[in-house]
Amino acid sequence: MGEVDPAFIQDLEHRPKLSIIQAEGIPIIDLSPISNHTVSDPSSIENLVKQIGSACKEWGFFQVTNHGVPLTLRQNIEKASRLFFAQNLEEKRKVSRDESSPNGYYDTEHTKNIRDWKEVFDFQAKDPTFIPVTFDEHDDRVTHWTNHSPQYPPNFRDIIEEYVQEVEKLSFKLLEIIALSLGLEAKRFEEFFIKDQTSFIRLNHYPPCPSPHLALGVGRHKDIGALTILAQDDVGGLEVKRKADQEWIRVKPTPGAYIINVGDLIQVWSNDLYESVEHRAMVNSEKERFSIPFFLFPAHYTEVKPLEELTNDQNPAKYRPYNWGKFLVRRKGSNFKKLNVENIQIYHYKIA
Ligand SMILES: O=C(O)CCC(=O)C(=O)O
Ligand SMILES: [Fe+2]
Repeated sequence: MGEVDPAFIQDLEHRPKLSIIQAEGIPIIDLSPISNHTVSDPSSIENLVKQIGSACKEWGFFQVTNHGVPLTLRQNIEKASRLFFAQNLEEKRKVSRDESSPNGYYDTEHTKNIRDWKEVFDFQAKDPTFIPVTFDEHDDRVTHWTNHSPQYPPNFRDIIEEYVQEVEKLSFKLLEIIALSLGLEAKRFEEFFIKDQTSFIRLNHYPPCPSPHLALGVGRHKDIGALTILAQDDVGGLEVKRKADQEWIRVKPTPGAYIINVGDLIQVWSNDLYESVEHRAMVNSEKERFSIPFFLFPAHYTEVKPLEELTNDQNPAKYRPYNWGKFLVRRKGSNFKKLNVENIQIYHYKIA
């Protein structure tokens, strides 16, 4: 990636500050009451529901410990990711993303039309993943996306699949707690994911950057899905916009923990009770950084709209319904290259 190409340079107001505010505030929540199957004390679950509910409301972000994802699986995928990205570009480009399937390797992602200082490898949780051919609402053709299987490191695919199974389980447990915290039935969200989910996992590699004050590893954005389950390494760089004062706050790495954030879908389903919060990733001039987000996405045919249980005459739906698959296809297309228009966002469906 060499010197900083102007394509990477953020507008002045979005450039990162190198002096950092480290977050004390982002809650760290102990999930042992749900990871441990023998727990039968309802008050510990109740307490957990409260903690997660407040974190979703106040931060949109939290970290979890004792989450039940085996450490060895995480170590395996982290190691495989390092080995994969350490290869030369020619090898990595053998499993490049292309227009027919947005999975695999690429290093030209743009966030808000500025290039990100990173390279990624994307992998669908379900192979094949069913998805509309185009975002045209009158086009009802469906296609599928498949995964690339790099030759190196050995067993890459198995390592990713094993890990995905476990983070997926964690994400469903968290969705249940979030449902309870909204006063819904625990399994309220299950129907959107049970068949044909479009979730994917991303391996992020942020190489050292000669101008960390000008560029970002990932520019400011909100995650579009239901939940994101992020493993970050010990370098640090994730910043979250604190709801209380709109300051960018660094999320200090906690060994073995996951960072969880609610995405746009929870915002719409909850009719804005929980908001999807802006975040970004800084880079630094000395150290490379790795992170692994798992994005929990529903089936493509999901019609996204505020839940009936959370709306009424006094509190009407704040969003018009939208089709998840169309939204996703449109978004993927716009992240792939620099466009002159803003990409699709949930507020485009907001009822004024
Ligand atoms: O690498 C990180 O810490 C954040 C990555 C992220 O926000 C994303 O990939 O959506
Ligand atoms: Fe994100």
